[in-house]
Amino acid sequence: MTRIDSDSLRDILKLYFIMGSTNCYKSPASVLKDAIAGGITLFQFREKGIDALTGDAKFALAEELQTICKEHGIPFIVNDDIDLAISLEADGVHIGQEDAPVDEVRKRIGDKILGVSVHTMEEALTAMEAGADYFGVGPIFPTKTKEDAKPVQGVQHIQHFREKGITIPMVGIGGITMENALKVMKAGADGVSVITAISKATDITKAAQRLREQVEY
Ligand SMILES: Nc1nc(C(F)(F)F)ncc1COP(=O)(O)OP(=O)(O)O
Ligand SMILES: [Mg+2]
Repeated sequence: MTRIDSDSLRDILKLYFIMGSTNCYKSPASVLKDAIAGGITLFQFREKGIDALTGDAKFALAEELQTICKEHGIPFIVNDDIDLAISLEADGVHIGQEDAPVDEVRKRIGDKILGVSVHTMEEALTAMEAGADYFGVGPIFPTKTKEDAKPVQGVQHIQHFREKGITIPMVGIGGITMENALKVMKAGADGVSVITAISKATDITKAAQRLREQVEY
């Protein structure tokens, strides 16, 4: 297996749904199915927060959601938990600056997709050097989902990375909705990643559809 090429990655990063049990009013499985029906292109299993599942329950939910992704041809990414990703043979992982070092994770996951959260040019250059396939850049707008989020940065970092000739696939993250998604794309992102705007929507499928329309501008 070889590493995914950037153009293919740009296609799947367009509408990147991130979710765990704490982000849902309904069952995570039904939320994911509705989001897939609405046109998400990538899924990240992110089981975090005070009521997050752990151990066997977390593994069972991850397996259930991975099966749904497989049935619909949606790549399945695991946030933070490299061991879980490897045991499930997930399509990739996403790590932040406080997680395991990029080069170490790259060695452990081989050619699987490796996403890294970056907030500065220095973090971006280091992550590229160490084998990242895409960047998560944010928080673009205020977010309630991530308690320990860094200061809101708007689209300036995405614009700055592009102005400096950084071409790696990039998604914006943080407070993105159908009202502001287009601004993120026009700043140079290849896609948007979304939790609440989809997971807690009254009509999940419609919410995903509207976001997908915005990113296909
Ligand atoms: N989970 C994420 N996914 C993305 C993605 F690019 F995939 F949209 N970007 C950024 C993050 C945030 O990652 P991290 O900084 O480790 O915090 P947490 O583990 O709490 O999510
Ligand atoms: Mg993390």
